[in-house]
Amino acid sequence: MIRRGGIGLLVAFLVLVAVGAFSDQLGLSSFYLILLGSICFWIAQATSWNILSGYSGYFSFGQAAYVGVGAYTTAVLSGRHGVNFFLTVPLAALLCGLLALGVGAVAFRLGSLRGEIFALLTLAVPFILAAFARINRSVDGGQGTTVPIPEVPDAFGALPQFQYLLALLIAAIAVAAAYAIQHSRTGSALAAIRDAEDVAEVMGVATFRYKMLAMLISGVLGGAAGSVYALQIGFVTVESVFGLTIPLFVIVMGVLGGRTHWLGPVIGAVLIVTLQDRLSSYGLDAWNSIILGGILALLVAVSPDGLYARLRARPLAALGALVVVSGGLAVLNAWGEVLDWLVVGMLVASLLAIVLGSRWATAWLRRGRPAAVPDEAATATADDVTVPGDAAGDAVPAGSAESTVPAGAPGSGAPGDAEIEAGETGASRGADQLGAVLVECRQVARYFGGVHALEDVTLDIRAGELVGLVGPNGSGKTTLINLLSGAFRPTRGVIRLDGRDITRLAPHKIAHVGMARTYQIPRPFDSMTIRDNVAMAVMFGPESLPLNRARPIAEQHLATVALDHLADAYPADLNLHQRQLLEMARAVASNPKVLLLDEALAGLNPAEVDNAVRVVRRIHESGITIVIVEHLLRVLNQLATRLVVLDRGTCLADGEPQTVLNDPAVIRAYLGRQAHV
Ligand SMILES: Nc1ncnc2c1ncn2[C@@H]1O[C@H](COP(=O)(O)OP(=O)(O)OP(=O)(O)O)[C@@H](O)[C@H]1O
Repeated sequence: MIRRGGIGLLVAFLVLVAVGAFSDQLGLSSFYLILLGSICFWIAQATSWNILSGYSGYFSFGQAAYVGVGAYTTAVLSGRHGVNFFLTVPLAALLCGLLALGVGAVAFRLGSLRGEIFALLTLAVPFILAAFARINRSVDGGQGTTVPIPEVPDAFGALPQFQYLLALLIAAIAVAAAYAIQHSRTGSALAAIRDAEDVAEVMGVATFRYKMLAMLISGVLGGAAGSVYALQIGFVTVESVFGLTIPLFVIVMGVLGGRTHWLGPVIGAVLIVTLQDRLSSYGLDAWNSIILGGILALLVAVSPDGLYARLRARPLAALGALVVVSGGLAVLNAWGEVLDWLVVGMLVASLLAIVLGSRWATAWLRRGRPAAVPDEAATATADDVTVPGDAAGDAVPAGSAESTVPAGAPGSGAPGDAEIEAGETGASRGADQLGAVLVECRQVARYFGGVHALEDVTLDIRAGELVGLVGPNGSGKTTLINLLSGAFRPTRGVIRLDGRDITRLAPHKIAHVGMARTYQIPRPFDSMTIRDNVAMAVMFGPESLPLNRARPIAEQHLATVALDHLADAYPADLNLHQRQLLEMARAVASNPKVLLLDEALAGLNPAEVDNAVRVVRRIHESGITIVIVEHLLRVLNQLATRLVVLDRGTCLADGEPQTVLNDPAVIRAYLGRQAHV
């Protein structure tokens, strides 16, 4: 199904082709064609940059490498070796694609580089290539290379028309690629990588593959546009194609327009190139950098999400401002020309959209209206939904005597405390339902330098168990969860899941074998709705479904944790308890055999703990084996079919909860010691 944006893109492309084809009839001088060609070049470059840096969050300063290699491939091959220009364009794209893959392999495979280290690596690449071009006479030895004018097919008219149409074609391919990626599985994967890469990987997203794909597409598009740029400028020099202004321009365009949407760089490129042209026409070139730098600084401060989001929120106001201001200036005709009026109109429209979208303006416009998320949303509990098979009678009474023991001070939950309630316990419910061994840890050790976080842990977890993992702070619980989910690799030992050795498997492959986890501090994908957070797990789980099929399934999972009424909200709208429930829904949505819950109840109030306990029990009853790290012993006594106690990285006790909690060694090492802190 082609969406509205795709149709708009196609129509815009056809209109712009017609503008080029009938430029004589429209009375467009070659000045306008060159300006449009320049806008197309920057649209292609900014879009190429955005596919990597905007979509995946890997900020690159190396765009000039693609422009330079692309331009020099065409200049050297066609200018010095007489190769047909049309052949040099795909060759330039291929070379830049290979360059991108090389940089990606170094950054993502060898170094796992992120943030400023990745940016520095990408900054180094054009420097090296520029120096190479300068000293290597077979490139141009720093002299510059003339690009011969190819034979222009008759259908394209004169050279300016041909250059413009070629640049338009490359820009259209780039924007269409960005559009297709954003609406595809790859777009969802890249957004997840941008929001929380390790969470995405553990959920089943093959992050390395998607990052390499983004690098490759970015390189190919940047190289093709660089090649056409060589023809546009006619004479290629190191300074013109490897300069620092290229990454600065694409960054400003991406940030100005918005990095998470395919239209963002288009908006940014149109605004910046036309503004720059107007400044030049008034002899204000020297102000270029000051104005660009000022725009970047202002945007980072007031509208880091970019213009697209602001314009989309207030399209009529922005369009109205553009028409009134540009039209007004045209009618008055007291100053400037068409382009001046258009640029002023666009600037006023952008400013208005930014101001109207600001926090102050939003608060002022909403004054007197009720809050967006109704209050009852925050108080919905798992009791509000009916799930087939839900054991209605086993709920922990809300507000019951609660162990308010914070992490690391579980002493008041020692055996015999009032908090350990009588009645059905996890052990009594689960003992007769155990299946085959699902998780096997054999002499697993993990060292961090001199710290022996885990030492020779041997552990079996059977299907149907709900294992409570306890131990003092620093005893190695989270490290064990990290090893089981693949976030870390053991220093020694073997881990098997469902009979398969997962010791050295990538986390996303472990997820596909059947392991899911939550995080002590919830880590949702902030740019996605609650529904899409869960849908991601369905999409990239073992079944690998498209987004439109994953969404209804995600809603079912949200219903089981009573968050379905918040499906359209964003993680920032949720309180801690709801975020924890979202973590659980997301983990369950990946259809795991084993679910690892890392302190999923930490920081909750008593009523929330009770609600979370019901959800965990329900998940367990649905047939998922659970390992839960928890400090609240009352909760573990109710939930767990078995307790494993870690102490200083080794397994101190393992067995039925009551027995373990009454074990003198456990009381001495864990409960007793901490009870007297
Ligand atoms: N990435 C790391 N780098 C260095 N040391 C680490 C790392 N992760 C854990 N450790 C160390 O390993 C030991 C075990 O830590 P771990 O977080 O697994 O304990 P824990 O039982 O989960 O503690 P808590 O209850 O406080 O969460 C600690 O000494 C910790 O400092």
